[in-house]
Amino acid sequence: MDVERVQSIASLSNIHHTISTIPSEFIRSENEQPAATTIHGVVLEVPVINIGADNSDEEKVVSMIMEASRDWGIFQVVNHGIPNELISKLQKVGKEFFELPEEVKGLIAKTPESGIEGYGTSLQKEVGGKKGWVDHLFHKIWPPSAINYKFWPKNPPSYREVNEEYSKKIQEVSERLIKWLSLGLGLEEHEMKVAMGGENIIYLMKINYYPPCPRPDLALGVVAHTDMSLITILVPNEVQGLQVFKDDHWYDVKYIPNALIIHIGDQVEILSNGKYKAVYHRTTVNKENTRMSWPVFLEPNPEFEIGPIPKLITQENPSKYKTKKYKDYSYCKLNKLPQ
Ligand SMILES: O=C(O)CCC(=O)C(=O)O
Ligand SMILES: [Fe+2]
Repeated sequence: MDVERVQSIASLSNIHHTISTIPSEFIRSENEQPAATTIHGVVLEVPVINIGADNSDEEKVVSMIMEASRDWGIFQVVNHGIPNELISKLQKVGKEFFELPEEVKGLIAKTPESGIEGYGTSLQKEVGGKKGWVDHLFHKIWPPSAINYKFWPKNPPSYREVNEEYSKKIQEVSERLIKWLSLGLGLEEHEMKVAMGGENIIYLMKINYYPPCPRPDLALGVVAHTDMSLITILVPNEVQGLQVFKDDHWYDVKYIPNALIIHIGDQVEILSNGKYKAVYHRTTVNKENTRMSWPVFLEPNPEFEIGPIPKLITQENPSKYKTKKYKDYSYCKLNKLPQ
């Protein structure tokens, strides 16, 4: 199947110097256009939390994570234990993959049968027929039994080794975050993980590739959304672009070099019965530079049921969400059906 990649559209517009135009399906409606809807000149400083061994005050970490998850749905962690060199390597091999010729990348392209995994471009246009200025690659990285290596790039050759190392480190960080999210709700440290499906949590790597865009004032990368995941752990490259909706406005998020950006996803909002909030976010694109990002989505097994943790349902705080299988939740979300 031949699919037009945003990367090809972007390189064509560079060659022909059609600098001021982009295909109409990328032009957002006025109430979405970043130039018209972003608060300019302010960079939002989302909470930054030191989770390093040098920070021995665990109670403080728990309360900072609880407050950030309740009031923001997004925070950054520093001293997280993933070496900076490993993050650089992850970024390098991902960038090298996207710089390969289209026919090489096409070897691991998504097909209608392959589900979410593979190299692709959002085929499904959004409501109103609009498209995001972004290509992507999805592949599972954990647990080993869920991995389909056929969707992992073979080139560059070190891609697999780097991603396997990163997946181990991401799990270590996740285990700690999930424990703290649990304690922040007044639960025992293991209760949140059990409610997420324990050892059956699936880790899904996504690489977003946003090529330079002649009209970043009119286009969006990823349209406004909350992540369907439990939580998302993201590293961007150095190009600005992640925006968060806060107090009724869109703001750029200030990056801390080598921090991990944590999003609360829909499933943790549900598990917490609404105490933690999934963050509403979107991405903008850049005229000169290619932006990239590497979110890892932690997801329940498709057959696993997610609903508010029973202990968090009280007379004052009755259940706010239905309990349903994750596959049913994701079906409704992707097809824009009521939950
Ligand atoms: O590129 C980013 O910073 C965020 C991307 C994102 O929100 C997503 O892929 O769900
Ligand atoms: Fe997202």
